[in-house]
Amino acid sequence: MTAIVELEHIEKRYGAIAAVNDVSFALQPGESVALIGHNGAGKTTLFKMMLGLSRPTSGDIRVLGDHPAAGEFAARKRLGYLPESVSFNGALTGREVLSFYARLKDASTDKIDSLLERVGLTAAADRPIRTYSKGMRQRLGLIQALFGDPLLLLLDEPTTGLDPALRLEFYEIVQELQQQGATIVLSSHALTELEERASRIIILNRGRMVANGSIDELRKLAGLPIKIRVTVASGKAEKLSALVGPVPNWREINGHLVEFDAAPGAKIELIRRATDAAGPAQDVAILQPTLDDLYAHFLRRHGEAAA
Ligand SMILES: Nc1ncnc2c1ncn2[C@@H]1O[C@H](COP(=O)(O)OP(=O)(O)OP(=O)(O)O)[C@@H](O)[C@H]1O
Repeated sequence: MTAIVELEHIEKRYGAIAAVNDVSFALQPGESVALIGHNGAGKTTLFKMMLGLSRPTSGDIRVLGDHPAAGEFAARKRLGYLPESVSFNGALTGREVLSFYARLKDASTDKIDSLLERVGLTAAADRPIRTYSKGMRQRLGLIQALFGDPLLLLLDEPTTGLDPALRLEFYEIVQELQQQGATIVLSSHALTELEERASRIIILNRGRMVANGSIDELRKLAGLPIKIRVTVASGKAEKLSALVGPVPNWREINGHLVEFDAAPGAKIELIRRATDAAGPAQDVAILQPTLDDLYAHFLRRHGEAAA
């Protein structure tokens, strides 16, 4: 399969700062990749290099078969980009701006009305953009990124400023594009919403890639404990403790809820004991390490390795 994006040992320096440091990965068609990292980790710098707006100090980068760093980038029309801060000419209406972007990409303007409707901007379409809220500008930005049936969509913190309903709508649009074969790369600090949506997660720390895999792969690699949460009848926590035996991080959250950790290999046995027919368990939940937990783990591990 031909990779949509290939980065080999990419480094980008700004004077003494290594914004991106020896990063290599390849992205395949139809992948949806979450790029996560702290402020200043190098996410936007990576986007800019994939777009050909900035050149790597060293290393090789190929996007849609082209070398954006060489200045020739014929495939750029099949690339959609939503920058972190979208800014449009406030005097133009939403519809005027979209017609402009569609023409830039040689794309048809036929879809403008249905896209405006999809993101709830129909009523505002003929108003000047200076009257738009931040979320409305963000939605307009998303539409312009969708022109030209992009094969690669680069979305830099796309859900900032969107309310929960619009976030859901946004992810539905992105998922449809992915199902049609587009490769999506999005950066975000909202880890919870990426957890079940990204097929792959790349974690950056101070310019270096410290993890790259599906959430299941990262969970296996990290080997973090699973949390088991048991609901018991009032005053029965002690009885549960006697059944389960000594376990790490036993926490009685309130009179009805008890939580404890289970190493990945010990989970089944502990659940069996906790749910013993004669025991006090009324319900049981298994809490896998979240993306927040994994992110903290890989950052910590990288910090320790670098020390
Ligand atoms: N044009 C520039 N000149 C000098 N330093 C830069 C430039 N652009 C980025 N940097 C530095 O490179 C590093 C990475 O910045 P980048 O914008 O890629 O981070 P980010 O992960 O996108 O952060 P955020 O989550 O805050 O958007 C930072 O230390 C930043 O200060």
